[in-house]
Amino acid sequence: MNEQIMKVNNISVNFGGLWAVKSIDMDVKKNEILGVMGPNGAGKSTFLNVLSGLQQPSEGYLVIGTQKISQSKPWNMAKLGLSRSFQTVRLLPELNVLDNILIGGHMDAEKQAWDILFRTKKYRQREKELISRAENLIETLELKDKKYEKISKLSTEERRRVEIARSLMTQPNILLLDEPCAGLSPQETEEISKLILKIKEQGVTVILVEHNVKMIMSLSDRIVVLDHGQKIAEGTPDEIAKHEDVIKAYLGGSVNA
Ligand SMILES: Nc1ncnc2c1ncn2[C@@H]1O[C@H](COP(=O)(O)OP(=O)(O)OP(=O)(O)O)[C@@H](O)[C@H]1O
Repeated sequence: MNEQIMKVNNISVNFGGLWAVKSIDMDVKKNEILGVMGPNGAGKSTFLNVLSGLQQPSEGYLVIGTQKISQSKPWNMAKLGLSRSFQTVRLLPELNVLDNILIGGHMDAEKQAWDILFRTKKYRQREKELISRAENLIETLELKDKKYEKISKLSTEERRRVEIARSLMTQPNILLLDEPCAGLSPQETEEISKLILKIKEQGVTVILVEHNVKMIMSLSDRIVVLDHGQKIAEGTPDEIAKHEDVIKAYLGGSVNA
């Protein structure tokens, strides 16, 4: 559990004079669920955007494996083993679950026009592999009975599961989850939480941004708390729940609420 998989080094993002994220340092450890929390405007989304290559940092860099990354793009981050759900590409409502998940596999495919045009053996082999990968994910995300259902017929919670499955198609080492339980009922939140644990058990490191304090507290191995763009606390859920600065940041309330 202690092996470092990614290092965040002095990351800052400035928007026209405002430091949305300021001097963040942290290590991400292999196969942990790392929660990122903080009040509205704390810098969580901006920070996640940097990790996924959507936002270039004004200062600082990431280290993944032996690679130092100061400026990157989402497709490069995907190649480095990082995938983010709820990102840019929305689910296609008129396609079924299987086809939507397969799209995730095509995002990282380094295809040659020749192979596609003539459906070469290499292309057909790759398609077969992707379908088998998608079917395994359908199993993991418990979507078997929805495999051929159109997205437009699914509930919000089922769509979230499809989005997670799709982002796992690139077989990432690190999965970034951006508020996977937003707008879900407590029971649906419970279902998604169980699936996140299942994904961790399969060897994936998860970075989870969530407003639902109860959920992030129960699911995370470690938590980092941001406020006004800065890291104000880092520790186990128990340590975070007792941390004075965290309680203060959450307007004097208890973070167990
Ligand atoms: N593109 C942008 N241009 C200018 N300011 C921005 C931009 N994106 C975010 N900000 C500002 O940066 C700060 C951090 O915003 P961010 O969305 O990262 O916080 P957050 O913790 O994700 O908030 P929330 O929980 O409300 O989603 C806020 O003050 C926000 O207004």
